[in-house]
Amino acid sequence: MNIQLDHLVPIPLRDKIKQQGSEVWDRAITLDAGQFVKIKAPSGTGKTTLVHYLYNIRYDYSGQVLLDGKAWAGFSKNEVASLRQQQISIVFQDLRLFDQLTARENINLKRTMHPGQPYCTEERVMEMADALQVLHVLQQSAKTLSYGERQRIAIIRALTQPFTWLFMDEPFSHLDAANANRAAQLIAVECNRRQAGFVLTDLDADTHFDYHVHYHL
Ligand SMILES: Nc1ncnc2c1ncn2[C@@H]1O[C@H](COP(=O)(O)OP(=O)(O)OP(=O)(O)O)[C@@H](O)[C@H]1O
Repeated sequence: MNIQLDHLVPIPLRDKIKQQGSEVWDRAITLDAGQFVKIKAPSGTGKTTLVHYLYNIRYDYSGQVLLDGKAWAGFSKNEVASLRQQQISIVFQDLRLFDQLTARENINLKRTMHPGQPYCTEERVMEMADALQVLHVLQQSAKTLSYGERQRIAIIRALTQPFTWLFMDEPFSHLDAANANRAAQLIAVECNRRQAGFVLTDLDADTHFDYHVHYHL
């Protein structure tokens, strides 16, 4: 599935964008299936806004986001839900774990969402948790975890569902270098396994991946 940004402009940032210009806003851009895409921008320039537009949870923009040529607005509610279960996964900047659930239950929400067998085996979840050093917190309620632990659980949760695109909003912001490296390795393995692409936003340059494209927002 390719993703096109057709002259996308956030209404609250319209004047700022007109003054400053951008490689993304108000441009015609196609993100091809399987691409590793980096979006770099300073704080407050719209990274989270862009990710929310891509995931279709915010609509205060002009222009369009199209999936294989069809605008988000053209999909029914059921089709949107199905796209989020089968095609598009996400690591939100604010993570959006459910505090009342354990870390393991948070992961299982996505893993077991689609019909039939869970997409990812229990063993693979344990391997990922082990690799990211969060095995020992799986039974704890999410609200008791540190932000970095929550971030690693959110990454595992996103990687245990099917997807052809993964959106990640500053996913390593609270990870030490070793855990960020291990998380990046897992992300690359899981994307390659699915021949999936990802869009990763960050404040700075990032050397964790061989990106196909870089954009300055
Ligand atoms: N719903 C909204 N209405 C009006 N302005 C908004 C809204 N959401 C965000 N903004 C503004 O848009 C700008 C971009 O916000 P956004 O959160 O997308 O930036 P960001 O690049 O992700 O920042 P950070 O790196 O600090 O997370 C900010 O100036 C913010 O105040």
